[in-house]
Amino acid sequence: MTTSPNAPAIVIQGLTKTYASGLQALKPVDLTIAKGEIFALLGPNGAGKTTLISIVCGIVNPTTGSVLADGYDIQTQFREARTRIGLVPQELTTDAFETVLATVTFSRGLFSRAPNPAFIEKILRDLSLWDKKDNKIMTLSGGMKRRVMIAKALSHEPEILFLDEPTAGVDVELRRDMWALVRTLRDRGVTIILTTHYIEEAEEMADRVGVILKGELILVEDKTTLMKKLGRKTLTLNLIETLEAVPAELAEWNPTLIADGHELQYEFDANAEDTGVPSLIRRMEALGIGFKDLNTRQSSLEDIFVSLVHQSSSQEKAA
Ligand SMILES: Nc1ncnc2c1ncn2[C@@H]1O[C@H](COP(=O)(O)OP(=O)(O)OP(=O)(O)O)[C@@H](O)[C@H]1O
Repeated sequence: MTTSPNAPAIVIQGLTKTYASGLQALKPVDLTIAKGEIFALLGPNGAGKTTLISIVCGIVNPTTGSVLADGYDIQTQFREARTRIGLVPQELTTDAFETVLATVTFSRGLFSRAPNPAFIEKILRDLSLWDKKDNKIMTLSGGMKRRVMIAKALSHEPEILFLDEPTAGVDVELRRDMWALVRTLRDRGVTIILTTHYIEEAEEMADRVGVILKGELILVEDKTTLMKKLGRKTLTLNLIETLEAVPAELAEWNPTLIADGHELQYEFDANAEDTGVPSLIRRMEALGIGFKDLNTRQSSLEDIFVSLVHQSSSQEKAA
């Protein structure tokens, strides 16, 4: 397939969507996704993730704005743009009475790609579906059906793959398989954009993370930078003797007792000049509260996400 070597995978400019009901599902969104990136779009239910993906994939028309996929305009150059995109939708939409092989082969044909049985076999093998190739879709488990959806999306060799909630409701094993698969695809140069509710998924896989709330892309950041910049740390002290309550003398650090009083936890801003850690330890020594061990842990993306959602709703209340 001819590609534009210098074009980013996706360029979204001034994209908005107001549904016929009057609901504004997307406020102006600008976003550029580089080739070969794994981009995770995080947001609570109804934030606008599916709307955004559906516009980029040409399923929903935008109200204003433009989208380029590999340099091709999704509205004025639909075929060129759409051929470059594979979409694994949230809902399982596939013909229950067809076999796996027929369904996936048919999907490739929809994009006017020449038949390539060897390629289809490879996809099915990669997804552990080859031994199910003659099974009717309706006889497969939910997890297997989801794999079929991925195989369909990959059948026309897209360079950009959208995964809308790829692991919603799947078991841990399948989730890990999916992650491995996504990494393999990335290693082959496929750009991957996934939406997810699972912060763990973004943390595990994404190069960059975007957070969307009420139709607004409030943050786009390199994952590691985001975690460093916004991350707080938690200090855990493993006490020699259990405490029944946090001593009043430690109140200014506002620590919490966990593990039946065996551990004391203190949360601090890792970037602050004065983290409060040395003074807390000195105070504990002065009080004769000994500890056997200690560790600090970077806050997870989940902690960051929760605090962003919280900030946004308190700003709204204040406005
Ligand atoms: N066809 C439609 N007509 C009217 N409103 C719609 C339509 N599709 C979605 N919406 C509304 O637009 C908003 C954004 O929905 P969207 O499905 O994009 O969110 P989401 O972030 O993907 O949510 P979820 O995580 O639940 O899938 C929601 O308020 C939804 O009810």
